[in-house]
Amino acid sequence: MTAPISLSINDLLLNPFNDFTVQVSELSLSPGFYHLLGANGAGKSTLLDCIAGLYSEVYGAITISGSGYSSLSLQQLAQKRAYLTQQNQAHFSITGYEMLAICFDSEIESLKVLLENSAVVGGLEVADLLEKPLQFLSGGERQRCYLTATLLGCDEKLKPQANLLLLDEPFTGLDIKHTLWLIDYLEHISSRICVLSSHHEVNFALKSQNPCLLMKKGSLIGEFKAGRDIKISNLVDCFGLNSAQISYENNAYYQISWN
Ligand SMILES: Nc1ncnc2c1ncn2[C@@H]1O[C@H](COP(=O)(O)OP(=O)(O)OP(=O)(O)O)[C@@H](O)[C@H]1O
Repeated sequence: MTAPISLSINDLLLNPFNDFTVQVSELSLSPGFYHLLGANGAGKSTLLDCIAGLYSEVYGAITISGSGYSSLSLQQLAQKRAYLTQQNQAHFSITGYEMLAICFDSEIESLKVLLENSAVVGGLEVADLLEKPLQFLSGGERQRCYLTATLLGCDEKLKPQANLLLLDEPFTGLDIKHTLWLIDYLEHISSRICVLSSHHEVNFALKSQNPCLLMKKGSLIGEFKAGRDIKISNLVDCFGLNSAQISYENNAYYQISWN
C-alpha cells in the first residue's frame, strides 16, 4: 500500500524579501520524520513559514492532505498542522498554562486534568514549568514549554485532524536528556504524521535512516530517502565544507568532525 501524501508542493515561488527567493518545483511528503538541512540563510525558516501558511501569496502551490491552502482559512489550517517557529518570545507576562489555554481555547483547570497523563508533558518534564511566567524560565526551559504547545497541537486525542508537524530548530537550547526524548517522540509519531524539522544537528541526520532534504540559496538541492544516502559531494556543496572535514564512519555514513 502506498503511504498517503500529507503535503505536496508544486511550482512554489516566493519572493518574501527583496533579494531572496524560495523556489520548490515539486515536493511530496508522507508520514515520516524529514530533516531539513542547510547553511545559515539557506531559506529553511522561510520555507517552513510558507508551508505553515504564513505567506498568502503562495497558497495555490501547497496542498495538505488533498486540500489546497487557498480553500482553507488560517483557523482551518491550524487544525491540520502545528508549527514551532525559531524565535518564540512572550511579549507580555503569561504562564505556560495560560499560553496552552489560549492555544486550545480551554479553561486552565480542565486543561490540567486533560494533560494529567500526557506523554509530552511527562517527557519534556514541564508540569511545574508551565505554572511559571515564561519570561522567568531559562532558554531551554522556555523552549520545552513552547515545544509542549506545538507537540500537543498535533496530539492524536487533542487535535485528531492534524497530520503535519513543522519544527524550526526544535533542539535549540535543549539539554541532552530532553533532546533524546524529543528524537524518540518524533520517531514515534512520524509513523502517523509528517514531521518536517529544520535543524543544525547534521551528524545526527547523516547517521539516521530518515529522509533528508538539503536546501541552498532558497532551493532544494537534494532529496534523500535516508541521511545515510547523502554523499560527501552533497555536504561540500550544501555547507561549503572542505572534504577533509568529513569522514566515512563504519563504512556506513558520513560524519563531520573538527579535528
Ligand atoms: N525579515 C527579513 N527581512 C529581510 N531578509 C530576511 C528576513 N528574514 C530572513 N531574511 C533573509 O532571507 C534568507 C533566508 O533566511 P532564513 O531565515 O529562511 O534562513 P535559514 O535557512 O532558516 O537560516 P538559519 O539556519 O540561519 O536559521 C536569508 O538570506 C536572510 O538574510
